Amino acid sequence: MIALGSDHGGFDLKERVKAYLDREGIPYQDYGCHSKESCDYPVFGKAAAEAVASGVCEKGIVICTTGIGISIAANKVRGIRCALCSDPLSAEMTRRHNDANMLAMGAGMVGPNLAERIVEVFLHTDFEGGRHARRVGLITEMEEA
Ligand SMILES: O=C(CO)[C@H](O)[C@H](O)[C@H](O)COP(=O)(O)O
Repeated sequence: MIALGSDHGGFDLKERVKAYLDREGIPYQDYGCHSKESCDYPVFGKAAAEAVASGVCEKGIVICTTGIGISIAANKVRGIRCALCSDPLSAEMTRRHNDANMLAMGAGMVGPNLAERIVEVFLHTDFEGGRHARRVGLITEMEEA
């Protein structure tokens, strides 16, 4: 299950991502927002992130206009490693090296076709482990201090 979240700035792109997930048969839960009415990105970044941190969802995708605010919000939730990506290589590397469990995108930064490719790569790339697991573990320790 993929947790989705956006504010008004990311609403349209989130709908595109949902259409992609539907085509691929990948289940998702949309934690809002549910219209293009102006709203506050921390609310929806937090909701999607908590679904991932609690294990209800395996990964999450959050979208605002820049992707910056909603990624900052998601990363405040313990256990979340949310990577803001504007290209497929970053999406690949953050899965391989950082074991990122959430992807953030900016609807004003990436077009819908590029966003679909970023999502595809993010969802289909595995964590490499090894030395990268040690480094991710050091990040987790910071949360526990
Ligand atoms: O990009 C964002 C936060 O980093 C948000 O999506 C907002 O769109 C941005 O803050 C602008 O807000 P506005 O109310 O849409 O002008």
